[in-house]
Amino acid sequence: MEDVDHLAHERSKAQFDVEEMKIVWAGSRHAFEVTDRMSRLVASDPIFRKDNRTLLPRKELFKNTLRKAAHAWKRIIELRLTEEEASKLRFFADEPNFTELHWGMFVPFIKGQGTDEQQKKWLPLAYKMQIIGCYAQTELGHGSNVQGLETTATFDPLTDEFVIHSPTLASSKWWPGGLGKVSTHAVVFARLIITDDRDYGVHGFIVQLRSLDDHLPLPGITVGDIGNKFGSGAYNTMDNGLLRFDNVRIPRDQMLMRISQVTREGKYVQSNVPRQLVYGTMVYVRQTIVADASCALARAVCIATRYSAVRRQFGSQNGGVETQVIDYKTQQNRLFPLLASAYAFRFVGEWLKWLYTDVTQRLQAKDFSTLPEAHACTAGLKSLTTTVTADSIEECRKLCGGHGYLSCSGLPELFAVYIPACTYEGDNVVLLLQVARFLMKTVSQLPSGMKPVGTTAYLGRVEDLMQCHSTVKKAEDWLNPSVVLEVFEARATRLSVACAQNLSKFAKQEEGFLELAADLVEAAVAHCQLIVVSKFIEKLQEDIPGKGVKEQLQTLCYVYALNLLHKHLGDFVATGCITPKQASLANDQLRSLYSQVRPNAVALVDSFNYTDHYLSSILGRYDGNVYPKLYEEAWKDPLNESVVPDGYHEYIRPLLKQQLRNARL
Ligand SMILES: CCCCCCCC/C=C\CCC/C=C/C(=O)SCCNC(=O)CCNC(=O)[C@H](O)C(C)(C)COP(=O)(O)OP(=O)(O)OC[C@H]1O[C@@H](n2cnc3c(N)ncnc32)[C@H](O)[C@@H]1OP(=O)(O)O
Ligand SMILES: Cc1cc2nc3c(=O)[nH]c(=O)nc-3n(C[C@H](O)[C@H](O)[C@H](O)COP(=O)(O)OP(=O)(O)OC[C@H]3O[C@@H](n4cnc5c(N)ncnc54)[C@H](O)[C@@H]3O)c2cc1C
Repeated sequence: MEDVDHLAHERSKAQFDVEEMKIVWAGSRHAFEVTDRMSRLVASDPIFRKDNRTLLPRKELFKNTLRKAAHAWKRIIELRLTEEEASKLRFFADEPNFTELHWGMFVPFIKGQGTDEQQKKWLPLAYKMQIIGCYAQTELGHGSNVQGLETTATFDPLTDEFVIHSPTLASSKWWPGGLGKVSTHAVVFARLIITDDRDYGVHGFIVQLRSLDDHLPLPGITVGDIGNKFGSGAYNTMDNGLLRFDNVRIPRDQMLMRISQVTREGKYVQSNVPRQLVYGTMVYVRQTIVADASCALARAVCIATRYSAVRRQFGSQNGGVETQVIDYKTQQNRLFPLLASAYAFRFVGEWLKWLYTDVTQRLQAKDFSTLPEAHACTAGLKSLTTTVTADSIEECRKLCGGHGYLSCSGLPELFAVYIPACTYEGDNVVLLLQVARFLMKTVSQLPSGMKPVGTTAYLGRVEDLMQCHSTVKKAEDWLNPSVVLEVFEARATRLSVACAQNLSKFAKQEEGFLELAADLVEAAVAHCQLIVVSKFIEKLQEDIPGKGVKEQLQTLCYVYALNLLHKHLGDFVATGCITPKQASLANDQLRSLYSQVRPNAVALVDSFNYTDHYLSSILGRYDGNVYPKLYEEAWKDPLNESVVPDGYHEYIRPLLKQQLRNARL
């Protein structure tokens, strides 16, 4: 009972309107209403229970996932849910499965790359789930290097077909989610070869893999699951698959032909659009991964914050209560920047969604000018937010001490499910190198008078930013958005310019890129952190209703920025943007901001509006009733079904008897 009181007391200390903050977090009143309704719907449905997930063997786990996915689909149809509601329902069902790839990559790929006729043919089937699709790009031998893929699609003019073939073991498709056991169809990336034996590079094709009658693989197709992955439960609910083609024939019109076409005569026709549009689905998914990062980070932070308020260690005097661990400055210094990052990623995710919608509209009007920026922003922010989120989930586990290591804390499985986000949809380092390439191109065009726009507009003020020195004289001077922005812009500019100067010393730019890759990655990170800081500051320019809500967000924005400054002090001081004295003032200010966050911490994580079902964590329970529930949970473990364990007679008893005999000797 005592623990329950702790959180009620915490909630009573909040200095802002939590209900209004929930709406800010959700993005709008409508989004809040849908999210809230769908999360409760899932939480109240026993089929979506997930407390036994980590204990099930793979086959049972997978069958259970199929059952949940089928049940989710049944509810979506019965309740006539909108696309938005359906996607929220799947999100809160919280179990990676084939439907993510079907709705998240297969359908968007057809929408983005299919002609009107192709969309008319395939989309209705996909929308009704009469076919199930996946995204088969990566191969055993190549993932990052998409241009290096080996699967071939050779045009046969005699039959008006493509022959899909896996010429080597390394060309086997490897990893696609949903492929292993479920998908009937796949978008397959293969090198297009036309009669003249010319290789036109990688293109997307729709290939049927399994019979729609008995689910058996079609002739020429070898398909299966790639095996168990990291952690128990976790991502093993997904059937990541392998796939080989032995001269499989598909009709010509199953090449997705919006961007380029092969005619009946075998002529290759490239529409007047950049060939990189074939990578468009990856840009779309990277943008959704940024939005997901804030959710996963918020989930871990919610657990760690509530538990830190419940947990007490040391500090009792005269038999009084001990100190809540959340009151230790070290705990605050580790936890509150993560809380601030969750909010920061939420807002940059909202902005990225806007950017993606904007570039999509422009592409429809044949304006390709913002495509490189959209690619750089989605790649860079995907990399930054997933790296921080993965590291932060582990930090939250440590913040919960020993109990964080228990499965029922929810953190081990969250970690295991989340960490592949640093790899899928582009390895995070490979993606940062793309950002660096974009930055180097922008810097190299400055002398010709080219004015950078969008997120690189600050580089247009390169001369000022190379010279400026921060004016901060006292700690409170850091509480000024333009002061903060200026130092982040100056640091990003100076790191990029230094890289560009070093690159110019190489005779061949590609050689320089390889040699300077580590510095280029640091410049890319600085640029991406600047984007996050600036979008948080922009968010604060909006009219944000609700008592104290804006003030809390302001505090979190400064925590986010000043903590980054502290962590990357080397960059800021070495590039001369700030002095060591100013750095120390920033740290003083940060400490004082932690004191402002402290009374609001529990309410700030309540604002995520997560149900106990979604959190699936005894440590993060809303009521804070941690110890009785931990005690109860321990007894549910299969090992505790019998008092004496299986194996006692074979292995423990003989051992004990042996020792007894030895002792007597
Ligand atoms: C229950 C909780 C679960 C939570 C999870 C929820 C989320 C669920 C979502 C997904 C589940 C996982 C699904 C995973 C799917 C996958 O992983 S699919 C496979 C993804 N693969 C990759 O991302 C491969 C990475 N590699 C690449 O993207 C590229 O090849 C590259 C490395 C970026 C480029 O290599 P390269 O230099 O060889 O590139 P080229 O093809 O020669 O092109 C060069 C120029 O093009 C520009 N470019 C590159 N990519 C793009 C793009 N996408 N858009 C626009 N422009 C692009 C590049 O900058 C070069 O431009 P330049 O010539 O001007 O310099
Ligand atoms: C859980 C999961 C789900 C997936 N789902 C799908 C799916 O549905 N469909 C699909 O097609 N694929 C899928 N993938 C594959 C995924 O997209 C690739 O694994 C990813 O793009 C990374 O490529 P890779 O495996 O080739 O890594 P590699 O490129 O081999 O990376 C290995 C190491 O080399 C480094 N490296 C590589 N290139 C460079 C370079 N140029 N410079 C510096 N360092 C470099 C990387 O940083 C990394 O440290 C999935 C992967 C996972 C883990």
